[in-house]
Amino acid sequence: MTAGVTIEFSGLTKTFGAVKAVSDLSFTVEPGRVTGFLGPNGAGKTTTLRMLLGLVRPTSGSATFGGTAYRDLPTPLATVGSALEAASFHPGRSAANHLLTYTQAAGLDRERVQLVLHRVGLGAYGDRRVGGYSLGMRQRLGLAYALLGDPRVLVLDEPINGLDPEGIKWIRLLLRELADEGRTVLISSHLLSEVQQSVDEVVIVSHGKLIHRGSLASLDQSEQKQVIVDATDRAGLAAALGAAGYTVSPLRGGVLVDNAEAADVGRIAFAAGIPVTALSQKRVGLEESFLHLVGEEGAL
Ligand SMILES: Nc1ncnc2c1ncn2[C@@H]1O[C@H](COP(=O)(O)OP(=O)(O)OP(=O)(O)O)[C@@H](O)[C@H]1O
Repeated sequence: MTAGVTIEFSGLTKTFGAVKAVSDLSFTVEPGRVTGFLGPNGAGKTTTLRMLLGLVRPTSGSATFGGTAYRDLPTPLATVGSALEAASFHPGRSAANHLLTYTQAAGLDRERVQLVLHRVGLGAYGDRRVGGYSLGMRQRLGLAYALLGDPRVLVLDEPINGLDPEGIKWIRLLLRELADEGRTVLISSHLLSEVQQSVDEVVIVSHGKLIHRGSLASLDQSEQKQVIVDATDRAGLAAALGAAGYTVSPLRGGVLVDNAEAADVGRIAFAAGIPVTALSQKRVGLEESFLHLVGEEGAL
């Protein structure tokens, strides 16, 4: 087992001129779990991760590994492995050669190179020039670099981006293994659907602010039922449902009724003498809950 470290964000804020990229973020990321750091493009995820890794100075607040800022870590590579945007590797050099350079610079055992190449599935490709690598292979190499120091914490920015379905399955298993080994795993994504099967916990940000923090299950509002119903007399139908105490909103092809059962909606329409032309039960899925939270319902 590898003892993970809790990542602690406290009042973290960053302004660029008039833009408040990150606004008073406070939350913790626990060891032994895969945590998804989610939000639409421009929500402030990359800026937050860059502050955590000491690449951007916060305007106020702090981001630490168990209370220690990145720049104060005695052995940074052994504590935190990170892969921010698709890392730039020299196209003419081999993957093994790149990793060896970092290994030597950090005073790590050179055997780590082959070990991490195997762990990310590049064991047979280590001697090839990185210039010939696909985007997915470059993502794997970024991950190999992150794993070099056998770190207790992994911070990965959009690690699933660019992977094919087989690669997605592979990284899902790897992230799970890393968390099961006791490590703290934080991955960012702008799509819940992309990481939904990989994460245990979610932290959702929008416009730099914390919107939701909890287990993946906490996003599940499937117990919240909606009904889609339609009638030739749509206005009359909406009025009858409103009078019965339901919240209704217009859709392009009918009326959406919140917290309702199809049978009850049908009964109300019948009692009002309005024949329905469509009636279906709808459950609010994870992705819809996510888009609702970040205010992007229009994106559906
Ligand atoms: N160096 C900078 N100078 C000025 N504004 C910046 C800078 N870096 C980020 N921003 C702004 O801060 C906000 C948050 O950007 P950030 O890249 O952190 O978001 P993000 O959630 O990571 O989005 P993406 O997934 O698109 O990278 C955006 O409005 C962005 O334009």
